[in-house]
Amino acid sequence: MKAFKHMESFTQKCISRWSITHYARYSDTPHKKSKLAPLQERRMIDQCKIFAKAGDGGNGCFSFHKGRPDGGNGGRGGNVILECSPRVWDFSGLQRHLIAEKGGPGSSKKLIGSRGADKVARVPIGTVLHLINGDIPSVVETQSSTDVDPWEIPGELVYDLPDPGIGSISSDTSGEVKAIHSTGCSSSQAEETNFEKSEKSTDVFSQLSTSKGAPEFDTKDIEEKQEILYNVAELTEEGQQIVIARGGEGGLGNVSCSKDSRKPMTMKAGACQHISNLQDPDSVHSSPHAAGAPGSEIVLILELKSIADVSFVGMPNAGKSTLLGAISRAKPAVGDYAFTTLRPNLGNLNYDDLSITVADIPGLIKGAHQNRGLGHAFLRHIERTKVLAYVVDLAAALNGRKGIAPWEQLRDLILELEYHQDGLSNRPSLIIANKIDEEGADEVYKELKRRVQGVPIFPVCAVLGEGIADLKAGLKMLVNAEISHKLCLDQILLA
Ligand SMILES: Nc1nc2c(ncn2[C@@H]2O[C@H](COP(=O)(O)OP(=O)(O)OP(=O)(O)O)[C@@H](O)[C@H]2O)c(=O)[nH]1
Repeated sequence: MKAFKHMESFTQKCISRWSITHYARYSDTPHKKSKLAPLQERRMIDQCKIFAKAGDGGNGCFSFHKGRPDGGNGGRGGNVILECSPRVWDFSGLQRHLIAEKGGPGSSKKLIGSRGADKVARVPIGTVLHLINGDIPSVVETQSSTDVDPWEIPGELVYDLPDPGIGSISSDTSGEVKAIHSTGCSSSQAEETNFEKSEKSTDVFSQLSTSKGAPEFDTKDIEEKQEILYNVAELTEEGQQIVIARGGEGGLGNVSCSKDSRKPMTMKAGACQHISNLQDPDSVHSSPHAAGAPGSEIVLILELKSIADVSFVGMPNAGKSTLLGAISRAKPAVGDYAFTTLRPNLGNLNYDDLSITVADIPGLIKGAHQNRGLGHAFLRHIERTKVLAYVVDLAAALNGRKGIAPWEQLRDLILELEYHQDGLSNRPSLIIANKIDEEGADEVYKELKRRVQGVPIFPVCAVLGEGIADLKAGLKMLVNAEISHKLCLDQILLA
């Protein structure tokens, strides 16, 4: 019933937006029964839920040497850090539980405990963070936090937890991470800030959850859906780091607790238990007052969206991967079966004065918006591309093949994009008519030009590299906004 309502709203949406006539439905021509890729089961993991726990601070030491306190501070706990890497394609290799090391305990002779090692996990470029539980990650670091001076002694025991009120991250429209570093504050300030924090969190939530781009998660085990703070940060550049869980400060040793550690210890009630050891140079005790602060915890959903200037969008087998290899140095897998591309391949198109990133999006089939084929896995990558390059196979219906004509391929592609997200196809576009080398393809190309108006069409043979120079020039003009044609259903003559 739910599914039925869903379909009904789809249809209505479609009718109002596109004024669909009897022909503006999917092609009834059966698809070429393509061989399924043997690796189809290996879908890319482009969404996952992770739990991170930073290391607790080590305990401070309570010890005396010749009547003077000499217990060192505990070491700081390690941070959990996400690092953006172009060598990682998806989240399949990412641990779901990321735990950083605890700080070592302080010891006598004013020795500071060792700093807990950071846990650094690599994530792909285009990783977006959605917060389920914990504090909004507050620091983006470009250098490893292991460079922090381990001898830095905190003046007081501060629970330096990230605070979205004063140090938060947000993603702006350009997709860059903005960070304001948090600073320490007094307890009264802290109270004030906590108040601000709850207000601001709500603000962020209402802004983001109502924003058009707020993603829908189909992960079944996410029950806290309504509490997700969407898009709290995103990682867009190689080497970018973000601390998602912050290590606890080490506990203070008694050398730091005492106002003047040089003076001989005056006996206090709490210290009585240590009196017998005062003369013992090796006396070492832990004190409950000197416990290290706990490391913070966080639960996040990570989502991957490709960031490219151009997306190649086309049916399986249209030749997108071959084309990417022809126009750039990328070496994507090419096969004569559907879904050779299981994840977006990225290629760089270099000009004298410009470099364009092109994504080869896995082949699209009817019903992809309902998660058929590779479904959502690729549709969400298209959300973040400036320009669409529709790749059609001129030879799909030629020579007894059971594929569909290029103009019908275009209609199906547009419908899929729009079903996934209203307006997704509404961006500068061009058409690449591939496989012009095939017998009879010339005639189909002429027919395509007659049927589709107002958008540049580039005939190419990807395998032989023919027509590539013109195509590159066209893509450059489109990305530079020198031309801005958009393809919509009205421009396609289907009858
Ligand atoms: N004749 C001819 N064949 C081509 C051309 N370009 C690609 N092919 C062939 O078409 C088949 C599919 O090519 P791919 O590049 O894997 O197609 P794809 O669109 O990336 O496929 P998916 O990964 O399923 O989305 C391969 O056998 C290619 O060799 C061309 O210009 N001419």
